[in-house]
Amino acid sequence: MIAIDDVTVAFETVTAIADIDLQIQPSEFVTIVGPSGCGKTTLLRVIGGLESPTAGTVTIDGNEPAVSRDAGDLGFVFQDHTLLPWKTALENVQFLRRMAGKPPDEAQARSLLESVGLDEFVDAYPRELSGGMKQRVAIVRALHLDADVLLLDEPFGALDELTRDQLGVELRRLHEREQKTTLFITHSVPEAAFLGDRCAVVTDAPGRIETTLEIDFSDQRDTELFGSVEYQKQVADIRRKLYDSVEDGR
Ligand SMILES: Nc1ncnc2c1ncn2[C@@H]1O[C@H](COP(=O)(O)OP(=O)(O)OP(=O)(O)O)[C@@H](O)[C@H]1O
Repeated sequence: MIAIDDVTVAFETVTAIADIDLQIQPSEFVTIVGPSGCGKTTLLRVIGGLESPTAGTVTIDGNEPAVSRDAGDLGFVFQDHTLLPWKTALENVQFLRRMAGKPPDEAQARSLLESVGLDEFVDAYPRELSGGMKQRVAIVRALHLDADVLLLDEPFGALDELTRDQLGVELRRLHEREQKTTLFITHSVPEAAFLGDRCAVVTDAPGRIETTLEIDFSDQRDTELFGSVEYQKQVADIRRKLYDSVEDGR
């Protein structure tokens, strides 16, 4: 479980997040949505052990985040894919796992790449891949690390709408199979609604959690869902909370 207790992060001139409380259960997929600059990335960085809280605590299965990170228990996916340009897709996927001191497993790396439709691009270099393909490799790389927790920061932010939708469907399918505890940051309300088991709405800066909404689409997370009334209602609910949070912050 990820336990975030009363966490504040203050930089020299700005308080990025204040008094954040959030518990994320094993295998849960939580989306975090909020206005630009409200501290979403800071929150993810604290959970990932890349930033220390000024006050409060974060633990991951009872450990400090930096301990989990160093043990290879956290998989990161950022907007910028951060693939190594001189390594192929397969080599990139395997490299991180090797760096974390885990035994290589080429068959699993290949199989994961195939499961996101990259069968023909296993030996391609990042420059030969589209933006969506590179993000698929970055997600597969985090999964192959076999981390317990996936931390994704706007991973589809630079992609066109259609690719974004496709990757959302794929990510959710991978989640059903792999059951990783997942935290996904986004500006996009429809994306937050589609992906999450729960959505945390963060207020305008300094970021506080305005509310968390349960999302129950059971196993129907495919493109059919986009047209459904229940999905539209969920999007509207989150959007309303987001507007409330911005107004409350003024
Ligand atoms: N290392 C840092 N030093 C000083 N200020 C910082 C640092 N990192 C973030 N901030 C500030 O903290 C606030 C929150 O930034 P953060 O990047 O976490 O927000 P965000 O919600 O992820 O933004 P966006 O959605 O635009 O990516 C901003 O005012 C930002 O300028």
